[in-house]
Amino acid sequence: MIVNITLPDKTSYDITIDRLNEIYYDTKVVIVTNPTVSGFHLEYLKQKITAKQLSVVTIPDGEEYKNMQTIDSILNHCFEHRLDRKSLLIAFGGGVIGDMTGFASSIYQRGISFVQIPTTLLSQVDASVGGKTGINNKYGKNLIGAFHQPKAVLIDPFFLTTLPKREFSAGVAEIIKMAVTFNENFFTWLEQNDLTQEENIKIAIQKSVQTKADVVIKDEKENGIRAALNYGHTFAHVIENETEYKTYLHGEAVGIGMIMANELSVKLGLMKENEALRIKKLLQKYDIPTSYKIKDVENFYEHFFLDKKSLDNKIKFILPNSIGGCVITDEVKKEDVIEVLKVFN
Ligand SMILES: NC(=O)c1ccc[n+]([C@@H]2O[C@H](COP(=O)([O-])OP(=O)(O)OC[C@H]3O[C@@H](n4cnc5c(N)ncnc54)[C@H](O)[C@@H]3O)[C@@H](O)[C@H]2O)c1
Ligand SMILES: O=C(O)C(=O)C[C@@H](O)[C@H](O)[C@H](O)COP(=O)(O)O
Ligand SMILES: [Zn+2]
Repeated sequence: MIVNITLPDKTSYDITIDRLNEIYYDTKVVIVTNPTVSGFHLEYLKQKITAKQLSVVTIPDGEEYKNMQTIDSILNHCFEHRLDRKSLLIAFGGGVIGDMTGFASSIYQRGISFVQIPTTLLSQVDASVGGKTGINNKYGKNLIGAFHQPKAVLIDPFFLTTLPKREFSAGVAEIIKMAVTFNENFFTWLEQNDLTQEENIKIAIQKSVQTKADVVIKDEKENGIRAALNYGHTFAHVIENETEYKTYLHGEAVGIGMIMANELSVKLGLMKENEALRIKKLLQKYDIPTSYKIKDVENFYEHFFLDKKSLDNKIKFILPNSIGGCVITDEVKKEDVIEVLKVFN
């Protein structure tokens, strides 16, 4: 299956969901990966690629390395291998590798191309699509970055065969996010099917990629509808930052964040309680965490203001108003948010 993204500025690329084919590049190419992914799959990838010059830069594995220092090491590798403006980076790994490779390629010599070859479920269904790239710093998650679209996205579900169960579930959280915000039929299908079955996960990848692509085409830079892809993330990013990226995987934090957003939505009368319960049940089916203990409610609330969706000192929340729809609002009163945060206290 091929999904195409063409943007108003004519930027266009295909997302191919299939076994990897032979690829020929008439340029210098650097594969960016980490020891885990390279241990499992690098030889396989190298056999598929022919390039003018092929080298590999291996960066440490983990969200805690998604920072400027690692970007610097990727850029240094590019300079040492004399990459020019026609050269290409390949992101070979999960969302962390994808976000960092994309960001490095957006600033190397003011911007070169990159290709996404995502190897986690989360990066196949979400992170590799849409051109959000970036890194974390002490103030929070993804606060430094650029919109930089890949030249191509090659999704080969075969890579998932080595993925640990916990990482698989983290990817399922983003699939559920996509269904809750945009597609009720997809949500019902998720309730009725088991994603650990090979055929089903392929369908879920296709549906998620198509859903995300449709949104990115309409609103690449998140001026409107794209913010809905951030459902659960306003809370998740605070959780990830406050636990120093060590306790929860991104998808797990998103799972908890969705529960928090739902609680707020139900409190404001936007969503029915039984719909919130259906979402919780689906998350729990894949052992995605749904609870969290907030130590300091005021501090948690203050952290929202660093969110990139926050404009003019107003926090923006993505609140489902049904399964398959949501509202994007910056008009929620502080006391309502605090009351909801206290439920998790
Ligand atoms: N740009 C976006 O639109 C977007 C969307 C969603 C998430 N993200 C970002 O993506 C990151 C999370 O991505 P992730 O969940 O893929 O985490 P990750 O990149 O940390 O990968 C998870 C773990 O799986 C390992 N791994 C990767 N592929 C494997 C394979 N095939 N077999 C075995 N192990 C494998 C990795 O080495 C890592 O240890 C976060 O930083 C998040 O902010 C970005
Ligand atoms: O692509 C998007 O848009 C998303 O919001 C996808 C999210 O799953 C992803 O985690 C994204 O990186 C969060 O975006 P951010 O702008 O809040 O950093
Ligand atoms: Zn996410």
